[in-house]
Amino acid sequence: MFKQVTKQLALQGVRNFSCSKQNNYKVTVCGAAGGIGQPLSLLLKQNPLVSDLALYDIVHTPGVAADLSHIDTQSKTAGFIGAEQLGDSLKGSDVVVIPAGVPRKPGMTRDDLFNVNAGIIRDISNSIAKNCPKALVAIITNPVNTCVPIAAEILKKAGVYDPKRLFGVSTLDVVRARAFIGHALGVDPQQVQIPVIGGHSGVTILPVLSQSQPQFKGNQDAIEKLTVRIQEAGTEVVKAKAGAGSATLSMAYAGARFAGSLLKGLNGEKNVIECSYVQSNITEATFFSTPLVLGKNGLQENLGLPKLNDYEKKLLEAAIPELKKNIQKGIDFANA
Ligand SMILES: NC(=O)c1ccc[n+]([C@@H]2O[C@H](COP(=O)([O-])OP(=O)(O)OC[C@H]3O[C@@H](n4cnc5c(N)ncnc54)[C@H](O)[C@@H]3O)[C@@H](O)[C@H]2O)c1
Ligand SMILES: O=C(O)C[C@H](O)C(=O)O
Repeated sequence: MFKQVTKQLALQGVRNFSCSKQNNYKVTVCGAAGGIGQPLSLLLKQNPLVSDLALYDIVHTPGVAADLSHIDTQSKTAGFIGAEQLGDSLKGSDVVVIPAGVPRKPGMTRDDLFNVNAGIIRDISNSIAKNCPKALVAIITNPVNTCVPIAAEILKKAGVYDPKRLFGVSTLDVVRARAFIGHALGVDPQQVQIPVIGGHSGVTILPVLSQSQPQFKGNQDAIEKLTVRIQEAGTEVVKAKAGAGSATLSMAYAGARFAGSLLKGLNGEKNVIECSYVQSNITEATFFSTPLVLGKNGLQENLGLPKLNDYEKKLLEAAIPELKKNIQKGIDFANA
């Protein structure tokens, strides 16, 4: 019987169905019609590892999908609209990227988004648990520090939580640090390597400037100014957009880079390293971003805390209580 099935699959061109697939991944974007979702989907449409791009939102996805489907890359694009189509958008997905939810306006903190966005993450997580429990899930929605623990609790309740498969996307903090350091040093930002650890809001964002390669040259005052600029870069964009939302294009770039790294890991590429906010025992905060090696099952190895100088140790001390508070809020919400 087994032989027969193998022969049949071989005839259909399925050469080795017991091995993981290659260059053939389904990615679902939840919130695909939004300010981040559209350019993120555009970038994912150009990723050769993607074979199926599913665009889910509560509005506009048929149009966004029709538009993207005319791009001459191999992936198939399909739009899914409304809660009743969420499950279909997720079925068979290898990677789910979530930028669904409201963005900040000037004067708001990321935590102010909790009341609306927590429920969105809960509902999408419930559907992930039913429809693609093995997918790698990347949460962009703010407050990231709280939304990731919410998703973890929901997946736990459904009995499908795997901490190696759930990620908070903090890539934009790394992208910004590379941009600011590159421009300050007069070098190509693409050549800058810097870990940004902790969480994704204010004091929880901890750029480890002492570990920057090339080295950031500046006195303590310059280091502190750059640290605060990286921590407050999201607010800089919110203010500049003056009520029209928060970072979308740079976030789409960062989200596509992170999703691309997840796909490279799935595809067996070695030494894929990204900082991301995951369940962690590296500090007292049970979710924390550090550099991670990504592999065939998501998080392959947590590389832990980079070496910190005294100033960075103080930043870490300030970040932990805030992170713990943010995490507990998510756990309480999911279990209420
Ligand atoms: N992690 C980061 O670094 C980072 C960076 C920038 C923005 N963000 C966050 O990303 C989120 C989205 O930002 P944006 O600028 O794209 O906002 P946006 O308002 O432009 O788009 C959000 C999209 O989500 C959709 N949506 C709302 N409820 C939904 C639901 N229940 N299911 C599916 N889709 C739903 C909306 O229809 C909209 O298309 C915000 O929470 C923002 O704070 C995070
Ligand atoms: O600042 C925001 O509200 C959006 C995002 O978290 C960012 O860092 O740009």
